[in-house]
Amino acid sequence: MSKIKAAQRIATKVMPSILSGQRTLSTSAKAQQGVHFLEMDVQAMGKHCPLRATVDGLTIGFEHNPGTNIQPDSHDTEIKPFDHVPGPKGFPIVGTLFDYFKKDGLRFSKMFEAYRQRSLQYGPLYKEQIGPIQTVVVSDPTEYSKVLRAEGRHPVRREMEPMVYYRQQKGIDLGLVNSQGEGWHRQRTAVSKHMLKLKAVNQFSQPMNTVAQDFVAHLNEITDSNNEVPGLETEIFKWAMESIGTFLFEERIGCLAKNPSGLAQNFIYHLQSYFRLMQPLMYNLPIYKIFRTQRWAQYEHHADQVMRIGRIFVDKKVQALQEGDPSNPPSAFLSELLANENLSAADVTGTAVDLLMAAVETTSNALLWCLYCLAKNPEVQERLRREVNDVLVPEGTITSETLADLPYVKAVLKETFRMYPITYATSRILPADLELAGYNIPAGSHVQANLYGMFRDPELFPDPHQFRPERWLRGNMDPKLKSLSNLIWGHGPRMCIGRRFAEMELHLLLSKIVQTFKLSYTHEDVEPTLNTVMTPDRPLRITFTTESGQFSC
Ligand code: HEM
Repeated sequence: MSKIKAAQRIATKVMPSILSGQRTLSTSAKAQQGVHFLEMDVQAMGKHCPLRATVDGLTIGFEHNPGTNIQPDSHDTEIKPFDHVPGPKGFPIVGTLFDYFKKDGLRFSKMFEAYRQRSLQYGPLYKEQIGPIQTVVVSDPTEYSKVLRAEGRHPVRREMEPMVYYRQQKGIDLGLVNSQGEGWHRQRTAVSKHMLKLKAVNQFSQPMNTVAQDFVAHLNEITDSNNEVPGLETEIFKWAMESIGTFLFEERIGCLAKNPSGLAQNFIYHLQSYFRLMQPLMYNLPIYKIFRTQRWAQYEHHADQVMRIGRIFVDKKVQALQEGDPSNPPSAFLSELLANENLSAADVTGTAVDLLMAAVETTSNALLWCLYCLAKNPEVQERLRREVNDVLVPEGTITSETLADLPYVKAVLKETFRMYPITYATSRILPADLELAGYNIPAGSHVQANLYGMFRDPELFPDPHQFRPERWLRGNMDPKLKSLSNLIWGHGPRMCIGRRFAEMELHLLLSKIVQTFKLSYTHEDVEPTLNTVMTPDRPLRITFTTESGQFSC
């Protein structure tokens, strides 16, 4: 039996009976005719269906939705019902899941491209049910801005279901990324004043500069005879880990040392595998909740290791703080969280491990894409180098004040995110009914901004496939597009809490790298793929050469 047929059989025959506890249905012939044969059983499953999730009192996830192709009529001012939102037709329960398994069809690893293609076909607002996820995808910035205005005090983002299920099984706090409502607000308030204020992040500019400087020296040491860096991705992961360590623990983790800490290397290895496996688990039917699938077993193994090692880092520091160990200097961030009476010790550990996990994968992939774009665009690189050299003496410290004089550095990062938005869609679950593009979208709907689609839309960004940081310079930029570019960090009270930190470390390292190396790329083009965040689909073989062939850092 082919993989698709086997999956269809599970979905149409086995799953309903497992999920509803009812008899197995013999329905495959009807399924192929697209008859909505499971309607009765679906309704009977009601809110007990394990494929549905309830978040902050709103039910999200599976909904029986036949799909329609009706296009919105711009002359019709009446708000049309949700059923009329255009979108691909799917089967009951599985929706359009099989479209993602067809030969030459859409792929989970290319969801950003699937969203782009669907929006070209169905317009600026469409809906789709992919396995357990029903989503409304918006590709018009003005329409998505309505979602921003409606998100309320406790915005709800769809949980990362495998992550939540794992933590629930193990009795671990959900952490900042996945908690909701008051619990989320409590953790968020405690952390945000340390992370979102420029002044707070600026205090770490000196140690972050030192890490960047060390990383540049490290790169120089490990370039091979072709001036390429074998395993560049892992080396950049080390930098990201070392950098967040200076903030969370105010000490060096040792990733860039001659003999790097085995613990840190293991953390990196397990974290990479953890994110790679999460992508297919998020979109497939959560069969892992019923059978312990092989993929789930692997994911669980890596998650166990990430949590174990993450906790070792955090607990070591917490213990040193509690014991007043003079050889282990205190971390202001952790000390203050521990002193916060609204947070339990488990909250503090959960949050610190979350930050560690969120920081490494995101910033390292952002940097990889940035280096790739620069290596492919020598004129941009040269302009960037000129700007940095005019402002910064080699080994100079970059602070937020220095960065005010480096607009092109910022523009390069923005343009990288436009070309390769590592978070290709940002989302909310609606707290109340909302009109979008002339349709009524009911409370509880999962609405996503199709960032990749919008960033590659020639009407918004002329020559969208060209890397042109100039678009983002003052005077050239449409203010509406500026706010669109900010969506890479999410929005409102729940936007990325690491934004200030990430921008600072990326601007800083980018500046140091172009001051030291000329980057070039002579191999075949790299394509984006999803390992939860957008990553290059093959090892990046960038050439790093120094001006004189001599390293002078
Ligand atoms: C290139 C770097 C990064 C990008 C593009 C990025 C992007 C995002 C996005 C889009 C969200 C969802 C926001 C929303 O729903 O409105 C998010 C949430 C989050 N990010 Fe980042 N992020 C980055 C780096 C970091 C770093 C360095 C940290 C930690 C130091 C971090 C920690 C978090 C946390 C904890 C959340 C959950 C916040 C909450 O739900 O309250 N991120 N990030």
